[in-house]
Amino acid sequence: MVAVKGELWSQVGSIIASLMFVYAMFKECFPYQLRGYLGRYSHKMVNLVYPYVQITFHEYTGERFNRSEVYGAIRTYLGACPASTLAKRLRAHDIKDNKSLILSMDDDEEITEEFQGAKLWWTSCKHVTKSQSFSFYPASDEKRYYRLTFHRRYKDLITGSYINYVVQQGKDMAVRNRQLKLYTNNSSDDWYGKGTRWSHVAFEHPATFQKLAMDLKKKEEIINDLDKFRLGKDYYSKIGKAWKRGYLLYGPPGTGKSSMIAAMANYLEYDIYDLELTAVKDNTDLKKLLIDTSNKSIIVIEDIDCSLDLTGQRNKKKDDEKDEDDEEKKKDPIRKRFEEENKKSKVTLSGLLNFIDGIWSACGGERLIVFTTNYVHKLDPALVRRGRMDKHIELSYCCFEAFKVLAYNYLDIDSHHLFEKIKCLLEETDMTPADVAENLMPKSVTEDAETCLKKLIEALELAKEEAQKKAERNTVTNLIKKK
Ligand SMILES: Nc1ncnc2c1ncn2[C@@H]1O[C@H](COP(=O)(O)OP(=O)(O)OP(=O)(O)O)[C@@H](O)[C@H]1O
Repeated sequence: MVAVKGELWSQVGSIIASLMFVYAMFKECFPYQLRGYLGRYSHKMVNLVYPYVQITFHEYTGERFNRSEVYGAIRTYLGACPASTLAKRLRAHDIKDNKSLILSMDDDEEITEEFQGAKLWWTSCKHVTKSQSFSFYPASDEKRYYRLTFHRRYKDLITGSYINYVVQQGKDMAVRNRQLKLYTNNSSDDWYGKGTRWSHVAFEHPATFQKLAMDLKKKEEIINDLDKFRLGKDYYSKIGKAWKRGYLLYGPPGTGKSSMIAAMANYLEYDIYDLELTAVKDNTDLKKLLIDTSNKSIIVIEDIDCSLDLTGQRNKKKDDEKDEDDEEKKKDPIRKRFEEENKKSKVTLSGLLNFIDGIWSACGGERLIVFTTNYVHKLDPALVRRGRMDKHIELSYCCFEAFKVLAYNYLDIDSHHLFEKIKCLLEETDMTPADVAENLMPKSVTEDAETCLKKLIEALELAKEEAQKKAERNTVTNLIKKK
C-alpha cells in the first residue's frame, strides 16, 4: 500500500470527497439506520480507504505580497534535492559554479523522499484563477504551493521533525548560496521624500584571510573574534547587549584596511554597507539608512577622520594643534576636498554616536560596524571608546611574516636564498604591504621570482636611504628651532 504514489491516492481522495458530497446532498433519501451508521463511522472509513495525509505550503501568507519564508526555504531545499529534475539537469551539464542559481522544482513535478523510514511525496502545484477585475493589463492570478503527502502513521514524525528539518536545511542552503552584496548610499529625491537610499551591486572581492599579509598571531586573534561574534546570539542576549560589534582599523595608507573588510565579509558571508557619510543629509537620514540595513552585514565608514568634522565638536583643540592641522590640510588635497563636501551634510557627532550604539542600533542583529582611519589620534575619544569600537586593530608596515604571505601569493614561493636579506631590510625600513606587493608583481612574462625579489630589495634599499636622509634633515631642523 505504502508503495502506491501519493498522487494516485490524492485522486482516490477526490473520488471519496465527491461521493461524500453526493451523500450530503441526498442523505434524506437514505434509510435512517444507514444514515446513523455513516455519520458515526464515516471518518474511520475515510481513514481506512485513504490512509494518507496531505499538507500544503502556500507561496504567499494570506496577503498577496507577503511571501512565505517557509515556502522559500522548502523551494530551496527541494530545488537542490537529488531527485529534482532541475538539479539532475544541472548535474548533467556539470555546472560548477551554481552559487547564484536559484533552483526550483518544475510545475507539477513530483519528488519522492524518505525520512527515517517514512516515504513521502512532494508535488509542486499551481492554481490559476482568472482575474475578475477589469484592467488594461489582464493577468491570471497564479497561486503556487507545495503539497506534501505521507502515510498518516508518520504524522508525528513529519510534523514534529521532518518539516523543521526541511525548513532549516533550506534556510542554511540559501545562506550558503546567496550572492553577497555591496551597498552604497546615494542621494535620492523620490516620492518617499528627500534623503539617501541604499543601492547595491554584487560583492565579488577575492580577498580572504589566507591571502592577507599580516602578523599571523594577530590574524588568528581576529578570526577567533569573528567566530565568537558569529556564534554569539545567545551570549549577547544573556549579557543584555545588542548583537553587534565595532571594529576600528587604523594604520597608514596601503596596509590592508579595505582588504581586511573584504576578507571579513567573505569569511562571515555578510553583506557590506559602505556608508558615505558626506552624502547623508542629517541625523534623521542616517537613522533611516541604519533601519534599512539587513542582519548579517558589515557597516563600513572608511576614512572616518575625513568623513565629517567629528573632531571639532566635542574635543576642542588647542590652537597650536589646530595650526598643525591646517598645515596638514594644505598638504593633503584629498582631505581638503572631503572637508569641503562635508559642509553639505548636517550629520553631527552625536548623530553618529547614536547610529553606532543608540536604541535604534539594536534593531536587527548580527552586525559589525567598521571604521577605518589613517589618523587614529585625530578621532574623538567618545567615538572610539570600547563598547562602540570594541576591537582596535592596527595594520602596519610589512613585517617578514607578512612578506612571506605576499611572496607566496604573488610568486608561488615559500623560501628563497634572498629571503634573509629582505628580512633584514624589512626590519630596518618601513614599507607598506601595498608597496611590497607592487614590487613582487611580475611585470612581464619573462620576469621570474628572483627578478621580482631583486626589484623589491632595490626598492627597500632606496626607501632606507630616503628615510635616513629625512631623519638627518629633521635633526638639523630641530637643532635650528632650538637655537
Ligand atoms: N595586508 C595586506 N595583505 C595583502 N595585500 C595587501 C595588504 N595591504 C595592502 N595590500 C594590497 O594593496 C592594495 C591596497 O590595500 P588596501 O586598499 O587594503 O589598503 P588600505 O589600508 O585600505 O589603504 P587606504 O588607507 O589608502 O584606504 C590592495 O589591493 C592589496 O592588493
